[in-house]
Amino acid sequence: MAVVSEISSLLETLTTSIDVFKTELVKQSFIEPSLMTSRPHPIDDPTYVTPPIMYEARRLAVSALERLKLLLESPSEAVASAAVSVAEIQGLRLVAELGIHEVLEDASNQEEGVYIQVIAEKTKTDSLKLEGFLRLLANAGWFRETRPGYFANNRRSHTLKAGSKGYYAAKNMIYYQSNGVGKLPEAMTHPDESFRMSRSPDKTAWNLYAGTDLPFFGSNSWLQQKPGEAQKFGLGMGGMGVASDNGVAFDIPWVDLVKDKDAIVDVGGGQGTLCCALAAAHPEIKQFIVQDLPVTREVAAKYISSKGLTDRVKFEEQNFFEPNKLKGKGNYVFMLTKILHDWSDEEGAKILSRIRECLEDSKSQLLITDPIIRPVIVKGEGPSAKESFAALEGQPRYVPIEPPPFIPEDFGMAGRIGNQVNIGLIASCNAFERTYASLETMVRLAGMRIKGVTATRGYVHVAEVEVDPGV
Ligand SMILES: C[S@@+](CC[C@H](N)C(=O)[O-])C[C@H]1O[C@@H](n2cnc3c(N)ncnc32)[C@H](O)[C@@H]1O
Repeated sequence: MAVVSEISSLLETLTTSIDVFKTELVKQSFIEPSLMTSRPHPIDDPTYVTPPIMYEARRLAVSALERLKLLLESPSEAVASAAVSVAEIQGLRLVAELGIHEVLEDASNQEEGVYIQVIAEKTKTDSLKLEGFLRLLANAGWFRETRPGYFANNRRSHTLKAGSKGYYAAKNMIYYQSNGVGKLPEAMTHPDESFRMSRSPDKTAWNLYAGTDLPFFGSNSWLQQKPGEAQKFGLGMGGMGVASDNGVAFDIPWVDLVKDKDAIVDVGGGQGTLCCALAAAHPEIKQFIVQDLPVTREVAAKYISSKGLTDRVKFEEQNFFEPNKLKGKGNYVFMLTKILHDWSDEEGAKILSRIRECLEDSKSQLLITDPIIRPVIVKGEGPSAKESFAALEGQPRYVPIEPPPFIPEDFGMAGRIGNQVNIGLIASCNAFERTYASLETMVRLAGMRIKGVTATRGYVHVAEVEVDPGV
C-alpha cells in the first residue's frame, strides 16, 4: 500500500477548503479579511449568518491548519508555551474589564492605534505591565502592534466590544472557568477519597476555590446566595451564545415548529439571550417565554428590554424541578439549552420528567440543546474535501461533512469548545457534557426517547426528545 503523506493530504484539504471559502466571499461581494487593519470585517458581525458551505469550508480549513501546526511545531516548544498559556486567558479577561477595545476605538487614527502610556493613563494601570499583556495578546492575534508601543484593534478585538456577548464571555466566563478549573487538579488528587471520587455537586473544585459547602447551581446554591453572582454568571453564559446562538436560530425550522404552538419556552433560559436571538431572527414568531429562578428576573428584564423585545419575550419564574406552570395550558416548543449538562443523569431525568408531563396529551415538543461529545478519532481515510464540497453545492440546509483523511471526527476547534466546557462543568458541579449514548441513558430514565439530532453551525447539537409510548 502506498504511504500517504499526512502533510500533503492536509495541505490539499486546506487549499480545497480555502478555495471554497474564497469563492463564497466573492459570491457575497466581500473583500478578503485582513489582519493588517482595524476595520471589522462584515463576516465577523454577530448578526452575520455564514452560509452552510462557507461555514463548513472554514471549519475544515481551521481543522486542517491545526493538524498541520501539530505536525510542524516542536512538541518541546508546545509544552513550554502551554505551561504559561494562562497569561493569554487572563489577559483577555483583563482587557475586557479595562475596556481596552473602547480606548482603541477612540483613537484619532484607528489604523495607527494608541500609545501605551495613553492607554495606561486612560485605564489607570501600570504602563509596563499593560504593555506586556497587550504585546502578548497582539502576538496571539487579539490586537495589532502597529509600531513599537502603539496598539490598535483588529478582527478579534472587536469581539470584546463592551456589552457584547464576546465581552461577557471574556470578562465573566473566564473568571468562573479559570477559578474552578484551577482547583481541579487539587480536587482530583484530594487526600480524602470520599471527596476525590465524589460526583456530588457540593464536593467540587469550585467548593475548594470558594470555601463553600453550597452547590454551584440550583435553587439553594452559591450562585443564588452570593449577591450579584447569578447575574454575573447569567451574562457570562449568555456570552457563550456568541458561538452557538446563530446556529440554533438558523439550523432549526422554528417557524414550522411553532405553527400549531402558543410560544417557544426556554426552560432555564437565563437572561433570555437565546430567545432574543430567535426573536430577532424570526420576526414572524410572536411569543417567547424565558423560565428561570426569581434571582434571574432582573438581569433578564434588562437584557430583553435592551433588545427592544419586551412585547414578544416574557420572563416567568419557574423552578424546573417543580411542576411547570404551563402544564395543561396550551401547546409549546420547550427548550432546555445548556441545562442538562449541569446535572447528573438522575437529576436531569427529574427535570425532563417535568416537561414530559407537559408533553403528554398535547402537541408540545421538547428540544435539548447541548454539545454532543464525540471521540477525537483521526483516520487516514475518508472522502476527500473536494468530494464533500461537491455534494454540498446548492444544499440550503446545514449538513456537516464527513472528516477527510487525517481530520479528527470532531473537527478540532468546533469540538474543542464542548470539551472545554465539559472540564468547567466537572470543576463547578461534578457534571458532564454527554455523548449520544449518555444522553440516551438520561432520556430513557425519564421515560422518553431521542427522536432525532440536528447539528448546527455552532458548537451545540439540538436533540428532539419525545415521550416513549412503550414506557
Ligand atoms: C448553564 S446556565 C444556562 C442558561 C441558558 N439556558 C443559556 O444557554 O445561556 C443554567 C441556568 O439554569 C438556571 N437554573 C438553575 N437551577 C434552576 C432551577 N432549579 N430552576 C430553574 N432554573 C434553574 C440558572 O439560573 C441558569 O440560568
